[in-house]
Amino acid sequence: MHSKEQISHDDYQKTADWLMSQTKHRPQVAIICGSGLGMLADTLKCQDSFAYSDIPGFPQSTVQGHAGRLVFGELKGKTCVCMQGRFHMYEGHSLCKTTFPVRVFKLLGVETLIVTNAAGSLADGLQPGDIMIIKDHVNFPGFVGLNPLSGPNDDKFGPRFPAMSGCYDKGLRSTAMEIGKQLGVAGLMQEGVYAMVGGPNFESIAEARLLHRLGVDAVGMSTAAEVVVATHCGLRVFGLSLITNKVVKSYEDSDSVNHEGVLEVGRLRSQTVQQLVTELVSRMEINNNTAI
Ligand SMILES: O=P(O)(O)O[C@H]1O[C@H](CO)[C@@H](O)[C@H]1O
Ligand code: HPA
Repeated sequence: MHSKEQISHDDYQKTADWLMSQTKHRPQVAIICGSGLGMLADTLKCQDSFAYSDIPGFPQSTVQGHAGRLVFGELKGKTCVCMQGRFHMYEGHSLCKTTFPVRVFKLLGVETLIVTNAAGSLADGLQPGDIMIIKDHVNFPGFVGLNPLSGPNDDKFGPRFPAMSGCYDKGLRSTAMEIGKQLGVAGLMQEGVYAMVGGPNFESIAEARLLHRLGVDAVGMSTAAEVVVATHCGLRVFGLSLITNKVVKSYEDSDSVNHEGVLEVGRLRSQTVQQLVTELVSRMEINNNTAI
């Protein structure tokens, strides 16, 4: 299923055209809300919102904590589009379906993608409630050929062999750390490496130890595929992980992770994440690129 499904340029364009016929907003920034972080969309003013089920070509969200709504609106003078709910491989979507909205955003004229997620920490210095600014990722599904860019390349979006070095914008990363200081939450923030795994099960102890040894700081079941597609089509990317749990790495540890706990940490930190993202958007420079 993963390698065979193809989505044509026309399919992305039809969805983008439909959205442009339904809203006057022309977004410059897109935000993908992670598990329990859907409230990021609530900060948008003058909202137009669409249930995924009403948008032609859009996949459907099936995960608790992912409302399944696309929200357009204004945030600090920038026009934004916010995904309240993302798509994951483990829901049964092909990777090109999970990343479908990213190319639609490109066609809408978006220049910058902000990805957020809930993640478990491997790094000893990252505690639940901390915010990890993503400096790089390990795309584990890609190692075995599960890549949203598999199949014929669509040259209108980007090159056959895109570079992934520097895919998390350095300037936005340092601005976010600055903002953290000004908000008084610098102690909660650090940069780190995110790894995407397929899920839906959480990691075994041996898997957790392996990830830790490989230099992974936090692990989740999303994001890297979206960032690969965004980087391929030239979007500037900023990513953050809200650390919702520590991944169990010891056979002596009786802790166990569950999705409700993940959502709960999202609720507890919602205001801080909201303030950080709002201030980052406010400081962003926009080039007004035209849509391809
Ligand atoms: O990556 P997001 O969508 O934030 O969600 C994370 O939280 C869920 C597990 O609790 C998984 O879907 C994992 O990927
Ligand atoms: N592992 C994988 N995905 C996750 C985790 C985790 O510990 N926490 C939130 N998403």
